[in-house]
Amino acid sequence: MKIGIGYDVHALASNRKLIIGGVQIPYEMGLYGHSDADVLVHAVMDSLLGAMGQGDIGKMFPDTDDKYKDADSRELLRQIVKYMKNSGFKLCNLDAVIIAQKPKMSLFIEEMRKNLACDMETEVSNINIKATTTEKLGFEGRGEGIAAQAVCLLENKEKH
Ligand SMILES: Nc1ccn([C@@H]2O[C@H](COP(=O)(O)O)[C@@H](O)[C@H]2O)c(=O)n1
Ligand SMILES: C[C@@]1(CO)OP(=O)(O)OP(=O)(O)OC[C@H]1O
Repeated sequence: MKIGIGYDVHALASNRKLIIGGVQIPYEMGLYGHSDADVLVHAVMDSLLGAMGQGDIGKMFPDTDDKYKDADSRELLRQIVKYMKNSGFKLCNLDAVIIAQKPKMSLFIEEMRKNLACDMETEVSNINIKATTTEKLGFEGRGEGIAAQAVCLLENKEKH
């Protein structure tokens, strides 16, 4: 078994879409980044790479590469899942938290779980996603950005 942790932050900006867990959330601002800035999917990818001892997404998908400009983060996740399967790893479960003062995430959590389960080729019951405010404290609380954390457990199919 291998455990991995992922953490990511993106700034909120005008004239950007707010895409979290592959869901486009109606809001007056969106997340700024080189890709679609899907902070949750980025944290999930980093947790998978961490569990496999493969560094992080910046190493695998550099933000200096035009290939990833406005990239769909779910497509990047599917590439990591393909690598994971080819390396003999299978996801046991994933737990994640979105840290955002606004907007309310609860209406969109089930769709996010389905998106991640589909991309990670696992059951929805293996994916848990939570959301919390920071009670108006810090950069998330001031509405300057949104953060996400993820922890995953991988099973190595060859070694039990
Ligand atoms: N952006 C958010 C933040 C929180 N929630 C939900 O509200 C609950 C209470 O949040 P607290 O920060 O006050 O603990 C939380 O458990 C989430 O269910 C949300 O949907 N979107
Ligand atoms: C995903 C990548 C690549 O487009 O760009 P960003 O959207 O800026 O995201 P970040 O979380 O900074 O991480 C890695 C990047 O290489």
